[in-house]
Amino acid sequence: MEYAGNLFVVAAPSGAGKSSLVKALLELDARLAVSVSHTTRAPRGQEQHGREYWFVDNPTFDAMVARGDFYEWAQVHGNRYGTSRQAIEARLQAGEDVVLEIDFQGALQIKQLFAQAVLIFILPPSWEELRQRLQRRGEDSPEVIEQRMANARVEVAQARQFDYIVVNALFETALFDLKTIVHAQRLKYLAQRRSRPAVFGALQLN
Ligand SMILES: Nc1nc2c(ncn2[C@@H]2O[C@H](COP(=O)(O)OP(=O)(O)O)[C@@H](O)[C@H]2O)c(=O)[nH]1
Ligand SMILES: Nc1ncnc2c1ncn2[C@@H]1O[C@H](COP(=O)(O)OP(=O)(O)O)[C@@H](O)[C@H]1O
Repeated sequence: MEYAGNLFVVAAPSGAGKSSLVKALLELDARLAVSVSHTTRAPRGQEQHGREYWFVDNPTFDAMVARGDFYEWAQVHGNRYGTSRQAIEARLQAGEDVVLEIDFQGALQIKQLFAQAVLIFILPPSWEELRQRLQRRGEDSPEVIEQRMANARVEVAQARQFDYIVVNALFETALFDLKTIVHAQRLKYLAQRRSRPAVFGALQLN
């Protein structure tokens, strides 16, 4: 499928820093919007329906799958998550850029549908640092952390299928790398369409 907007897909093992990095990227770049996924998992703490996720029950998710409402969906850590057509179609058609924060299975499905999608994988600098970040975040029990560490081995093995790998050692450096990838993609896109010049900066020569 071809759309006017740029589609960025960010995946990472749990605890690598994906949510923090994408949140910071969105604050810096008003032209990016994140897609809100559907999930069957229960909301945590401050999470709100329609903000972090659309929280739905299993029958609702089943019905959406049967209707073909999802571009992709996957089972992750025991729950189902999916990107609905509604979540991204209108923005992309309008030429706006969208970020998907999804797991590697979903990312690879999206690449099949949108060949121009830019796939970015966030890696932690080491296994030990990944475990420490999961512990410091304080959201998960020791058993859940060990499960996520085991899943991380499987997830990291998929990184070579992505367009870019960003190692999140120093947060500000990784954020800069993400900004560079977004910028490079916009330049590439504009260069391909070259019917008019690409303008950088706010032009005030009226
Ligand atoms: N395939 C797919 N994965 C998703 C989607 N939304 C979220 N995920 C992934 O599901 C995993 C679990 O997310 P979450 O429950 O928020 O917990 P987290 O791992 O602590 O961030 C993460 O890897 C998310 O990127 C989606 O729409 N599709
Ligand atoms: N570069 C970094 N250095 C140290 N801690 C980080 C870094 N990036 C993220 N963190 C912290 O690691 C934890 C996991 O980050 P989070 O964004 O929730 O990960 P994910 O969305 O990938 O599961 C959070 O407590 C976050 O503040």
